[in-house]
Amino acid sequence: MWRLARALAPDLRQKRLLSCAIPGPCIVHKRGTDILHDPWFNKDTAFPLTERDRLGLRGLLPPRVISFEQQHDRFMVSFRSLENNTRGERADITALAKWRILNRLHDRNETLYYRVLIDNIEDFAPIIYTPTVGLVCQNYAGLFRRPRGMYFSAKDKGEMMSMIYNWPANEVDMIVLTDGSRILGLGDLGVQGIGIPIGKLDMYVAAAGFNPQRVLPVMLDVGTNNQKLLENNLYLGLRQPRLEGDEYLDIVGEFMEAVFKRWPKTIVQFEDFQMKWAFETLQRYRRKFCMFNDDIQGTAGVALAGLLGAVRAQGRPLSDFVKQKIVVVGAGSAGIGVLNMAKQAVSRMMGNPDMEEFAAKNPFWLLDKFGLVTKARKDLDPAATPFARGFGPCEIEGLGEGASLIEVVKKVKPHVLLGLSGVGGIFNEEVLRAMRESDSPRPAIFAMSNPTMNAECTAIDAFKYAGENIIFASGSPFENVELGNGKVGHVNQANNMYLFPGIGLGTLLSGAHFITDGMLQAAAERLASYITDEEIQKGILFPSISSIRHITTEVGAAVIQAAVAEGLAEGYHDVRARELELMSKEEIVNYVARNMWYPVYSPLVHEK
Ligand SMILES: NC(=O)C1=CN([C@@H]2O[C@H](COP(=O)(O)OP(=O)(O)OC[C@H]3O[C@@H](n4cnc5c(N)ncnc54)[C@H](O)[C@@H]3O)[C@@H](O)[C@H]2O)C=CC1
Ligand SMILES: CC(=O)C(=O)O
Ligand SMILES: [Mg+2]
Repeated sequence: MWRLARALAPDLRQKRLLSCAIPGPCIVHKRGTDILHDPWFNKDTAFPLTERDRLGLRGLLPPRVISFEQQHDRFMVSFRSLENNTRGERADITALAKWRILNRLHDRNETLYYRVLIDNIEDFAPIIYTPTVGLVCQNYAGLFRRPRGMYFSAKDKGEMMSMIYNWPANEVDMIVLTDGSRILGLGDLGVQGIGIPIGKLDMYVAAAGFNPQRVLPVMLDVGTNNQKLLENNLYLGLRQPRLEGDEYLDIVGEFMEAVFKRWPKTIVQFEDFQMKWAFETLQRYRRKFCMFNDDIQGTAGVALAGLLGAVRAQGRPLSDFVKQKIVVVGAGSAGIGVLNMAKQAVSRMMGNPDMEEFAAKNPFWLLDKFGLVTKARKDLDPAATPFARGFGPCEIEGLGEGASLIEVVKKVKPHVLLGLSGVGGIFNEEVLRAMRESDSPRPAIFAMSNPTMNAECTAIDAFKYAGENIIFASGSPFENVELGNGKVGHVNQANNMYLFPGIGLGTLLSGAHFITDGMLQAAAERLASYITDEEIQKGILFPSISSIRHITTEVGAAVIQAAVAEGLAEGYHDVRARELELMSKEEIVNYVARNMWYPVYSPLVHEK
């Protein structure tokens, strides 16, 4: 599969030339400085002289015309010089300075912004996405210069249907929505969480080729329980405690109705909602609207791909997945989401056993802030119940309710230790050393919490204490680890960014009105099969982020195929469902690639 995938990969430069060769004209209803101040149309010094004449720009720009490539290179030179000049500064100061320079470009010239993002995604993903986006959210009040996206607040109740028409675009393909209640592992950041939908949508544009004019970041501001923010005079959100219960759900419901009224074909990604609302809204809306929850469903697919890779890394067949002992630390939306999907995979491999049969072999141990989750737990969360220990005969003596992480690791000797707790450093030296006694010849350690300071352990500590033969993955990027003698400990980034862009793109291009488990499973399986056995042996579970556009093409194609197989595909624009049904796998991949937006300057044609 992967070989085919690679063979189809268009060379980036060639693709750039192809895209440049045939840019369609773009109608503009503005002239003169209005164009220069519109980041969508602005080309800065790249406006050709004829276009300057046509659009009333003559004299408003320095006379020399600079090419797109020169602009790109000039930006990168100034970015690199900033990197050099801030060397030795505190990491957060440097990171914010880099974010500012990118954000200024985003405000001024979107085409150039997305071009530098796509061409340098390895350098820029850690700035527009995790970890720096976390810092940006924390400092949002001070960093705010101009709005991006839309804000709906509890005070807008009853007004949302009309407010939605304030957005200037007639069509919106993708919306990322947050209520700011659990931003990465940083907790409740209220309205400041808007940075997350913006960052996720930048990934949609860069990785999946969504047209940036047709995406919409949204903040649903229902208040905050973050006392520091409530006391901050510069805080830009509602200064009230979070709405709860029906009051809260009414706001979300009104927003969803308004959005789908105006844009019936849009897709809404729920992002960074606290657990209770993440599950509740997913259950409420997944069969009513085209939506998914990235933290529950996107993360699950990425983790499953990693878990299957960890089986292959041991030289075992995938069917041995049912024999893996997996300890998950964190019983929140992400941890439970991962377990639900892993359980579905195990159940399929076991021939869909009933609950009792499954409990007899239950390969999962789940911990939360109170320790091991068992059936003896008072007020056991229904979402955690299927994974609570104590239901079957495969229990381990001495491991009872609330057992600590170190006790669990020492007694279970897990094949995989997976963290989605949001607690930095919880995989401490003792825990990591205990993983040396794992029953796996290549134990897997996934420290998936974000941002970097919330990772359950660092890459260096993982290889140092748990041994050089481990497989390591983290949610935020770490450098590969030098192990001496020329050996390298490979660091994987296990982040839902490998899936959500493809889930969104595949759904859009299939025309499906719902996102089913089958579509999500197909996305995860395509990601899992992307990596070769050779790479897996080197500890590589996920491809480099530099190939994310290609991975997304594959994932998107898998989602379309699943939608077609389930009879949900209704087609997109002039491609009808019947045509999709008749396409081969390769044709679907090409169809996806053809529909990805790529930033080039289009000739602008003025119309009154
Ligand atoms: N790598 C990725 O793609 C993703 C990473 N995440 C990260 O996962 C983390 C958790 O996200 P959610 O599940 O949505 O949060 P959540 O708040 O819903 O859940 C956190 C869970 O961790 C548990 N926990 C807290 N302290 C603990 C401790 N000392 N020991 C064991 N468990 C503890 C809590 O009891 C809770 O069950 C965040 O840091 C987030 O950034 C989330 C989604 C995707
Ligand atoms: C990656 C992501 O979605 C999170 O950390 O919440
Ligand atoms: Mg998230």
